[in-house]
Amino acid sequence: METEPAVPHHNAPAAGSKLGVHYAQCFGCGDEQEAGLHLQSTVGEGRTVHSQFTVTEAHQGAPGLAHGGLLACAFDEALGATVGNLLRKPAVTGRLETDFRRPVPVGSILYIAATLDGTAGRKIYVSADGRLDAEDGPIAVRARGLFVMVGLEHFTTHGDPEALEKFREAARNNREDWNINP
Ligand SMILES: CCCCCCCC/C=C\CCCCCCCC(=O)SCCNC(=O)CCNC(=O)[C@H](O)C(C)(C)COP(=O)(O)OP(=O)(O)OC[C@H]1O[C@@H](n2cnc3c(N)ncnc32)[C@H](O)[C@@H]1OP(=O)(O)O
Repeated sequence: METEPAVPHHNAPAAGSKLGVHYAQCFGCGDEQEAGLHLQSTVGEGRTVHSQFTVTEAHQGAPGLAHGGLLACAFDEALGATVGNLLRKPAVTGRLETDFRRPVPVGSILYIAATLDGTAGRKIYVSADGRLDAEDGPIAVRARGLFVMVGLEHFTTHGDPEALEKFREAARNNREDWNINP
């Protein structure tokens, strides 16, 4: 697959910036979503975003171990936050692959480092490693994703018609420089 390097948007937050909640009711990061994953993300060097996911009893599959589908969800969020915040273009997950390499116990913190690998037209390729309990801990999960850029009408046509307004409100509160012109 021929790809071009993904170039971060000129208004993308700088390395070290903590990323806010992109939508309060998002299952991945929202602070009004009590049952959600509450991922917290920070921009890293280059084209990376670092996210932390604390695995709780609410996330179990087997007793004492994280459910694989929830781990995939955490990676969807971490990869999506990387695409959205670094490229600042609306995009949705087209494909998500996950390799579960080690069990992830309740109480662990998964350190997810996600990278923009390249773009090809509307397609954005991203990948991530999730390490157990430390930035340099053993890799427990690896993921690769394909996100597809969409127009804002994707959300107004298929989703909550008020979603765009809610998103704009969050953007006003968190990131005044997010420039959306539908
Ligand atoms: C309110 C405004 C907010 C705006 C900004 C927000 C930023 C916030 C910042 C940060 C946080 C983000 C955190 C979120 C994280 C979670 C994200 C999710 O979970 S998203 C939900 C799950 N995903 C879906 O619901 C998609 C459902 N699918 C679709 O809607 C369509 O299938 C879509 C848009 C993906 C593609 O449809 P087409 O008709 O537009 O385009 P076609 O031609 O089919 O695909 C374009 C290219 O992509 C390839 N493609 C598409 N799907 C593929 C797949 N599964 N595998 C491989 N290739 C695929 C195609 O082969 C084509 O490639 P060729 O251009 O021909 O080379």
